Amino acid sequence: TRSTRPQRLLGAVQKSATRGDPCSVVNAIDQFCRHTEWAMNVGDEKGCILDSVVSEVNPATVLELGTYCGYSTVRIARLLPPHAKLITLEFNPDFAAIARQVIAWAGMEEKVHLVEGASGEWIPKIKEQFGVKALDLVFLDHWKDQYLPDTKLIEECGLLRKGSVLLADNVIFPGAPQYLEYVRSSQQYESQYFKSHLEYTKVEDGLEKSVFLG
Ligand SMILES: O=C(NCCNC(=O)c1cc(-c2ccc(F)cc2)cc(O)c1O)c1cc(O)ncn1
Ligand SMILES: [Mg+2]
Repeated sequence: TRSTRPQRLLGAVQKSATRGDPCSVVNAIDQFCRHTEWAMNVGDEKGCILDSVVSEVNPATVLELGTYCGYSTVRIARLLPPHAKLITLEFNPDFAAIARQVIAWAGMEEKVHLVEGASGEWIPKIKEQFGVKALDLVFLDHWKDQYLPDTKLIEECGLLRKGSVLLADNVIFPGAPQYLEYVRSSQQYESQYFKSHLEYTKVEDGLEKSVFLG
C-alpha cells in the first residue's frame, strides 16, 4: 500500500541528513517540504522565530503540544543545554512512531520524552511523572481548538511560574481565535505577535508569544 506523508518525510531524513546532526535533520525536512511535498511542520521561517524565543528563555523544561514528525522537537532540543528536558505530547500514534525515529536520527533522544496520548489526559500527570516543578516554555502546535482548553488546564495544574512563556503556532492560519482573544485580554499574560507565513508558503501566519505574569 502507498506510504504515508510522515513515512516519506522520514525517508528524506534518512537519505539526506547525517545521523547525530540535528541541524542536518531540520534542513533535510525543510528541503523536502519546500521542494517535494508540503507538510505541517513549523518550518524554516517561523522556525527562526522559535529559535530566538528558545534561546532567549534558555529553558530547563519545555512542553510541546503536537509533535507531528518531530521537526520542532529537534529544532528546540538542539538549542537546549545538556540536562534540560523537552516533553512532547502526540495523540496520533502514526505521527508518534515517525517522530521517535526522526528524533533518534538527530541524536536528541536524551533530551526528549515523547508521550503518546491526549494532552487533556497527560497535562495533569506531568508534575509527578517527570518531576517537573514548572514549565519554562510551552510550544503549542496541536489541534488549534485545543490551545485554549489546554492553556487553562496548564494554569489549573500549577505548571506555570512568573515568566513562563507560551509560544503558539498558527494563530492566524489555520487560526486559534479563542486562544488569541484569551491571552491578549488576560491580565495574567503579556502577549506579542510575531508576523510570519504559513510554513513553505506565502500565506500569512504567525506565532503568539505570551509571558505568564503570575
Ligand atoms: O495534532 C494533530 N494534528 C496536527 C495539529 N497541527 C495542525 O493541524 C496544523 C495544520 C496546518 C495546516 C495549514 C494549512 C492547511 F491547508 C492544512 C493544515 C499547519 C500547521 O502548522 C499545523 O500545526 C492531531 C492530528 C490527529 O489526527 N490526531 C490528533 N492530533
Ligand atoms: Mg503548526
